[in-house]
Amino acid sequence: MAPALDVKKIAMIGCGSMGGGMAQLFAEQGMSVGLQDPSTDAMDQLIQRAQKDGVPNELKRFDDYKSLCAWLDNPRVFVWSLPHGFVGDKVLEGLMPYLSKGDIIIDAANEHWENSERRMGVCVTKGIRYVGMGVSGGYQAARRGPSMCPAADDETLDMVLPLLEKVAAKGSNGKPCVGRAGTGGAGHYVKMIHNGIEHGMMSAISEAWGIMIKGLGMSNDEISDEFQRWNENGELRNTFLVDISAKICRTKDPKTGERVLDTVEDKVVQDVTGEEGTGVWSNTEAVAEHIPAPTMTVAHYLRLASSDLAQRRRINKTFGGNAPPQTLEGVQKKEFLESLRLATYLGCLASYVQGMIIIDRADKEKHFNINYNDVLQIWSGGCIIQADYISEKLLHPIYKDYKSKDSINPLYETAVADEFKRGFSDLKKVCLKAMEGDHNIPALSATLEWLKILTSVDLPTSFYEAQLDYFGNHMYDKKGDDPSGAAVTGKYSFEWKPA
Ligand SMILES: NC(=O)C1=CN([C@@H]2O[C@H](COP(=O)(O)OP(=O)(O)OC[C@H]3O[C@@H](n4cnc5c(N)ncnc54)[C@H](OP(=O)(O)O)[C@@H]3O)[C@@H](O)[C@H]2O)C=CC1
Ligand SMILES: O=C(CO)[C@H](O)[C@H](O)COP(=O)(O)O
Repeated sequence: MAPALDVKKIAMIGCGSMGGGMAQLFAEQGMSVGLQDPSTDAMDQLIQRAQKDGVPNELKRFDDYKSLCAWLDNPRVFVWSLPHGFVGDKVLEGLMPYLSKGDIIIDAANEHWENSERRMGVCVTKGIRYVGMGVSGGYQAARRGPSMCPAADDETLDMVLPLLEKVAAKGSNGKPCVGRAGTGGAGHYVKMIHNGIEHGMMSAISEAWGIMIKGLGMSNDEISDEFQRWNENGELRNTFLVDISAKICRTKDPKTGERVLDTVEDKVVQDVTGEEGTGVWSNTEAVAEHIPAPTMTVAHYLRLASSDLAQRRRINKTFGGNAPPQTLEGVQKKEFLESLRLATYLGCLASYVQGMIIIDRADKEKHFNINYNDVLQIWSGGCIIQADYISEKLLHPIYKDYKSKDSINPLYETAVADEFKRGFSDLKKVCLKAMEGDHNIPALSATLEWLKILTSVDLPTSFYEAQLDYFGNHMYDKKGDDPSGAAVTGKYSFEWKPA
């Protein structure tokens, strides 16, 4: 094992919400932190904030790479917290003339995994170690302990992990939420899928909120209590997004006394502004890897459709209005809320399972050497998709004895199948009632369809396949003639109509 890094100085490049918090964390762990950001104000404010917080070590502003690199000891360690894409490339280009063999870059952006592999390639030729590392937990966690998902060669990880462990969140087992995600672009890949899962979970929970507020006529205080109950016990216990949902429902602006949620417009825009890429990328990856991941995909479509309020207004007008969500008729509230809790849980579980299947396929194709135990440990605290029951009770036992050549599909596991079987009728009941009342349930209904499709051995796609053969001579398999069931082109064609 390569010796752990023992550095007294570290550089933070990009001092926004995330970088600012992490810079203070490193400074609390005995390091002086050199700051670099285009905004001198951002750096000065960060230095003042650290002084106010009593951060014991120095945060020092640098206005150019040359002086920053001269100040750092060897090997130099840089943590990047930058917007994805072009910015990282420019920073690497700017730093390169001042770097030496053995220097380390930890790219903590939500970067595309291919960019991270490309930069790794550039760095390796100069003997520079590049770690592609997804970070999760938002700005609060960046300040108090994020969940971090680094990938690199073993030697580089041996060196950086002890440093990262010092600042990482702790899971409920007390261990740091950081580990060896894999090699190459695995760190950013896994973080990208983390965000895809996050989208599915957020949509399922938001849909449940919509049903409670408009379908059951509950107040936000009541909904807050309900989310809190979900977060305390059962399958959604200690689920970060459920926990913050309880808080969001209740929070009032101390200045105006207004409930903040009441003032929030129904537009999710960051996927269309390009501010974040992970939502688009994770869905693109799902399709490219031929993995049906409809819970996360429709969650993304809901975001996209929501983002353009001007378009929705215009279409609404063209259509002469729409049927707004109505009160759910004939439901027994307590019993229905229990079904809603289970339906939401299945939406979250489906998001996880779909994400794990994509990672598994990518791992085999892109040779990421994913370490699933470490990935689940990374997700066990400090991150947005933290969900104790799903990760600890269901997934950890499945991946515990994982060997690198194994391919694991959680849907082949009885423990996971039992969960979906147990909640299926509740999910169906919620979807039926919500549909009847014109509620928006993309992630919940997509989860239901996904389950129905993947558990079926008699789909209407025999008709679909016949259509394809009719017009395109695309071939089909005959019933009972394909014992393997593998996804390969069929052996038969029929001349449905001569040309
Ligand atoms: N916010 C969150 O909840 C999370 C964000 N992330 C990821 O972390 C990264 C940072 O996010 P976040 O902190 O929210 O974003 P911010 O926009 O708050 O921070 C990014 C910082 O990088 C600075 N920057 C831009 N160009 C350069 C450059 N050439 N050199 C140095 N600094 C530069 C920006 O300066 P300026 O504003 O002046 O352009 C800004 O201060 C992103 O990749 C994001 O996707 C990951 C997990 C959670
Ligand atoms: O990476 C994150 C959390 O994990 C960031 O909070 C990110 O900004 C969330 O954006 P999106 O919901 O579009 O992925």
